[in-house]
Amino acid sequence: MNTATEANFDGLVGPTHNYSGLSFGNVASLNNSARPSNPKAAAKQGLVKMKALADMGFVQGVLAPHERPHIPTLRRLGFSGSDANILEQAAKHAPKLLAAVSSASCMWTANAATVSPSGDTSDRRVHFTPANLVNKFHRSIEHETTGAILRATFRDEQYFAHHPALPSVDHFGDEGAANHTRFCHGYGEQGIEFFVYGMEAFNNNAAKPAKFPARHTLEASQAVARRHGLSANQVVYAQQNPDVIDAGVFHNDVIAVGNRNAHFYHQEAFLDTTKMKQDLLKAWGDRASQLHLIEVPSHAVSVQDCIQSYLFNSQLLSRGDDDMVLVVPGECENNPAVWAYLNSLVAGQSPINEIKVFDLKQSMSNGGGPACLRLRVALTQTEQAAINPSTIMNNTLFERLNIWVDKHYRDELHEQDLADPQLLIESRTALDELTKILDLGHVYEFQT
Ligand SMILES: NCCC[C@H](NC(=O)CCC(=O)O)C(=O)O
Repeated sequence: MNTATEANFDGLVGPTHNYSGLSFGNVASLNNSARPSNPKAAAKQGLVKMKALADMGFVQGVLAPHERPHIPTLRRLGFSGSDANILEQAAKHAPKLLAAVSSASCMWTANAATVSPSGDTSDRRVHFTPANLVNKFHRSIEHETTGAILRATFRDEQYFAHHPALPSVDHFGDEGAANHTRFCHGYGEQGIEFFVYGMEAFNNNAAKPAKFPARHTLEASQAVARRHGLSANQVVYAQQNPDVIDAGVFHNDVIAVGNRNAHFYHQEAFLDTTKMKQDLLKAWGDRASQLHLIEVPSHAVSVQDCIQSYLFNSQLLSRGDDDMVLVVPGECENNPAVWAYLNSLVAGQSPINEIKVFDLKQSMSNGGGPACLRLRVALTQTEQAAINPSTIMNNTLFERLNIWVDKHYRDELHEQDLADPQLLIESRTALDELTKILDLGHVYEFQT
C-alpha cells in the first residue's frame, strides 16, 4: 500500500503586507498600488484557508514570514546609522526601495522553491531549491531566509536535501513551483515533473514576450532538474505562450494547475499545446488513458477572465482516486463566465467533483490566489514524521496564531507607514515570538 500524501505549506502573511505596485507585469499589483492594506485581515484570511484544508483531512503546514523592512539590505545599499535613521533616510531619498524591502511577498510560497519528492530523485530524498526570484528586486531578497525556514521545517538530512538558489542573474531566472507541476499515479510513485518557462536565455531566436518580462527561463528549470537528480524521461518542459505573459499571466499558475492524473489548463496557456500534450502522454506511458487533460476553451473563459478571477490559481486536491476538489478564490464566484464554467465542470465527467471558495482578497489584490499561497510537498509517511511538528496546522496552532496576529498586526497600513520605526519593532517582536511558536530556532538576521 502506498501511503504517501501531498502536504501544502502556506506562507503566513507578514505584518508589513502592503500594496506598493512593485510587480511590473502583474496586473493586480499595479492596479492596487498605493491603496491601504489590512495586514491583520490578510493574515487571518490565509489562516482560515489553512485551517479549512486541515479540517478536510489534508496535511497543512505553515511557513513563517520574513523580517521586513529588511534593514540588512538597506545597509548593503549604503544606508547607515541606527535602524530608525536608516528608515528615515530611505523614506526620504529612496521611497520605492523602502517599499521593496518592506514587501510581505514571501507569503506566496508557490514561489519559495521547487520541490522534487523522493519518488522522483536519484538519491530518494526530497529536494528543495529556493527560487532566486531575480526578476523582481523585492523578491530577489527572499531566497536566503526562505532556505533557512525550509531547513528549519524539513530538518532531517536523511530525508531532505536543501540546495542554494540558482545564480542570481536573468539567465537563470527561477520563480519556483509557480511554474512547476507534478503528475503521478500515487504521490509516492515516480512522477512526471512538468517545468514551464517563459523564455530561453541562451537562444535569441526563441519566442519571448514583448511587453512584460518572462521571469523564468528554460535554463533555470534544466539546472533544477539536474540538481534534483531527475531522470530525463520523467521530465517535460513547455514554454508559456508569450502572448498570455503580455496579457498579465506572469506565472504559469495563473493559467494552469495540475495534480496527480489531471492537468487543468487554458487553451492559450502554452506556446505549443499539441506538443505539451504529446510530451506529457509520452512520459506518462502505457496508462495514458488515465491522464485527464482538461482544456478550457477561450470561448468559455477568456484569458482576461482567467487573470481577473484567478480560476487556475486554484488548489487541485485529491480526496481519493479520481476524486478532486478545487479550491478557488471568491473572485471566481463573482465572474459569471467562470462560475458557469466551474458549475458545468463539476457536473461533468472530470475528476473535479467539488468547488470550495475562499475569501483571499487581501492577497488577491497583489496578484496572489490560493495556489500562490502554498508550496506543495509530497511526502511518504516516514518523511512526514520527520517534519518539524510545530509547523503543522491543527486547532491549537490555529488558535495560537490568531491570538498572535491580533496581538501584533495592524489593521491598516499605508505606504508612508513603512518608515515608522515602530513598525519595524512590532514586526521583529512578532517574528521573534513566532519562531518560538513554530520552533524554528534563529532564522532571521535580527536574531543573531
Ligand atoms: N505568485 C503570486 C506572486 C505575486 C507577487 N506580487 C507582488 O510581489 C506584489 C507586491 C506589491 O506590489 O506590493 C509577484 O508578482 O511576484
